[in-house]
Amino acid sequence: MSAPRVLIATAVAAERDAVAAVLAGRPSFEVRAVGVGPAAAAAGTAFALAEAERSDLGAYALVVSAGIGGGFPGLAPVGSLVVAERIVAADLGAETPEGFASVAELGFGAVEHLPPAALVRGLPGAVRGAVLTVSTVTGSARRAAELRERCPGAVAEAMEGFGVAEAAARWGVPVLELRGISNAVGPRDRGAWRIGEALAALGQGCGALPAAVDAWLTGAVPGGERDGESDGESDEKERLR
Ligand SMILES: O=C(O)c1cccc(C(=O)CC[C@H]2O[C@@H](n3cnc4c(=O)[nH]cnc43)[C@H](O)[C@@H]2O)c1
Repeated sequence: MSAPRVLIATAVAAERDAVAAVLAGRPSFEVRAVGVGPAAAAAGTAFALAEAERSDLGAYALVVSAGIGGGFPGLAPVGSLVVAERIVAADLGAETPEGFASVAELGFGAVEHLPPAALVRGLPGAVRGAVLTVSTVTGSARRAAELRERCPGAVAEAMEGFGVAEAAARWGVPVLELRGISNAVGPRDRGAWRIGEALAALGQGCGALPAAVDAWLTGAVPGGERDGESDGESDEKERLR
């Protein structure tokens, strides 16, 4: 039986190349640069999923949003790897006299996707928490504090995760988000971004993916537990085996 296919969606070519380098020789892990921001990420991921549907190679078992990101100070330092327990659209909503209201609160859909808990736990050494998807890179302490308050549990922000997750959800494919941290979320200081360190952390995380995915699909998570896995997750894995 062929290995389960995994689609890894990065924003830009530098991220794609860093990920592809550590997955060389693993043809079932396919890395594509789909563009910066949630809309490009959703469109590019949907295109790849539609192509897979028409091909003889079979459906993807997992879609991964992978790239660099900003870490909230004290939670995800520069050079660390973050894995999303929740993928949250942090600025999708409306300003109201009472403050920000998400589209979920307004009754227009969901603002969060949940990666499989067992797979998240299978990447030891990564910081775990909510990863926010924003359309504008945070550039002030005020905005960083606002996001922290709006999204409890947030450890990092980036611009693509929710777009990738929306596309994956339409195809019923589980999603994961991995971020190598290049900068602190807060006052804009472009000179302080450490993209090389972030790409190295991202590469390390993606290098651990084949074993983690295998353990997740076979139920052999660290400690041998299967707790925290919803019935929906088990059904989804069964379908993909
Ligand atoms: O501000 C600039 O001068 C600048 C120059 C080159 C690239 C950028 C980006 O904003 C890249 C966005 C790209 O990287 C991810 N990313 C990295 N850090 C963050 C962050 O703190 N907040 C949001 N996104 C971040 C993001 O996913 C994009 O793919 C800026």
